[in-house]
Amino acid sequence: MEKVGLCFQKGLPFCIYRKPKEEQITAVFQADDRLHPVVDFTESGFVFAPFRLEDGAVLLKPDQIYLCKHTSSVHAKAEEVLVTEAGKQAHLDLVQKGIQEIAVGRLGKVVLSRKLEKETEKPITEIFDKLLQSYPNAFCYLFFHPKVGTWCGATPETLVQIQNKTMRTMSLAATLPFVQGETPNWGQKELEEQQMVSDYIKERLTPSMETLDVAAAKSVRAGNLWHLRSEIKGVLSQESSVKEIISLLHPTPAVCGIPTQAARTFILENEGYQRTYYTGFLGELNLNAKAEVSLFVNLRCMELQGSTASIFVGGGITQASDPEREWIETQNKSRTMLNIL
Ligand SMILES: C=C(O[C@H]1C=CC=C(C(=O)O)[C@@H]1O)C(=O)O
Repeated sequence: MEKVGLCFQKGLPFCIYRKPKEEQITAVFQADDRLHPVVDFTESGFVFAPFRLEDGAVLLKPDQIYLCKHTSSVHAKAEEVLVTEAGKQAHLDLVQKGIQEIAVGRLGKVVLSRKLEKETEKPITEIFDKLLQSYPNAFCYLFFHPKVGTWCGATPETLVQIQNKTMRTMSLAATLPFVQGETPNWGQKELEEQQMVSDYIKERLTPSMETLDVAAAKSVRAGNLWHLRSEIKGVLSQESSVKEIISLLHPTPAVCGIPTQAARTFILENEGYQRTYYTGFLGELNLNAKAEVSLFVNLRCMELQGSTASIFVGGGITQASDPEREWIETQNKSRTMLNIL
């Protein structure tokens, strides 16, 4: 953490992260502030990619890699944070527009999001420490590059993991608040929303796979929320590349919609702000000796600029969506980062 603080002060890039349910923390440090582009995903390093992949994914080329276990100095307790109603009408209007687009048949599903801001004086190392304490099931990270920015998050979604020819991904969708001692009671809207994502991923990946297996959906906890998740596993066909698999999966229908291109266009034309790295992806690219690819979707995240934290939240809109409930869902999702601040 001392080195992280020092590199941040000196303007030297790094990413420190912990994979879901693991104890080990990895910190990669780049010794200069060069901005390395990702060209074809055969590179080795830590990748940080935006929602609009054509804007360019960045690669940290590690000069030093530290591995350690987390010993915390703070104890995260579940606090009831206040969420403001700012931006409500704009989000309700956006969701309504999305529902109309689905009703006329131009879209099957669209994920619509917004950004909210919160002032904080907390040092980044303390923020990351609390993130680790609070979200053991998530991919927790703190990323810094002086030419890109400072981002951190605790995401529940794997984009893809590839080792040799074995591939794993997931279909993640639907949200309910986590209530201690209660199991989630999924409605038709949520079950259909998640099934659509599973079907779509299966259809996209099948031509590039030798085998592909989509497991039944299960409830998984992500901080103060529940989601529905199906594990997807398979073997890549001989000619499939990492680049091809990434381009088939990103942006997943959990962050964009169905069909992908129409949903993406709707998002870019109507959300009214730039997602930049929110709903992009990040992680290890051929980094360790096993040459694994281990990428996560950038959700439940925020960008830190001076004393301002910009928190990004969205939700999947289907024909059965109710704008008021979708607003509350984004409010609940914002607590993942607000709790940390
Ligand atoms: C787009 C987000 O969540 C996605 C992942 C899980 C469940 C989602 C949902 O229920 O809508 C979203 O698809 C976000 O957290 O900003």
